Amino acid sequence: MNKHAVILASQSPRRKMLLAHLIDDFTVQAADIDESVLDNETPSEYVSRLSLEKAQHIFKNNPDAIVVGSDTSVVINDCILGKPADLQDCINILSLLSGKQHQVVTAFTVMNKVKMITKVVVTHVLFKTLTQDEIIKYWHTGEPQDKAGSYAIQGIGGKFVKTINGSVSSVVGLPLVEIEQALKEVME
Ligand SMILES: Cc1cn([C@H]2C[C@H](O)[C@@H](COP(=O)(O)OP(=O)(O)OP(=O)(O)O)O2)c(=O)[nH]c1=O
Repeated sequence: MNKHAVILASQSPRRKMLLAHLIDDFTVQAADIDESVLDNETPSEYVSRLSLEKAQHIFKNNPDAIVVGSDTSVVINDCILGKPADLQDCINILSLLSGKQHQVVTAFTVMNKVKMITKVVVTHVLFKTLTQDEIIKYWHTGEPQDKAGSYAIQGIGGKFVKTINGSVSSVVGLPLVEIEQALKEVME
């Protein structure tokens, strides 16, 4: 599919694994950018901006490449939940998600020197009710540490999920249907 060099602007092993479902040949470069939320920024605006900044950060040194940047946040009551800093943060985050529906909001940017496409994909996830003991035990598996919202649907965290409405690949880090379409458009 790709006759142009494709670079994934990410340090995430999940995004690398997902993009490999679409493209045989690509390289990875982590885009180290400031991920602070701006005043009055909505969750969709936030993840869109970060996906664009990650892509642009890598594109500026690779102007002949197609660059893919992405960002994922877990959102409840319009509150953006990032990765947990420590056990207490994980308890706070998973207690908020317990027994409720939240959104996983992923944005991606696919760009080359002629086109730039940014899209947001929202997936609704309903959690069962969690006990504090369950949350602490989960923390000690090591899984929540580098995950937005302190869980991984593709791992042990899958046992907390009652229903999901949307894109599973988007929750894990890259919405594959939409990315495939965007790559086609950029490669046209
Ligand atoms: C909710 C959820 C998140 N995640 C992951 C996806 C992302 O890798 C991570 C969200 O953090 P991000 O900050 O979006 O991405 P990242 O730091 O891992 O990588 P980079 O910024 O370099 O692209 O959480 C899961 O793997 N499973 C899940 O169920």
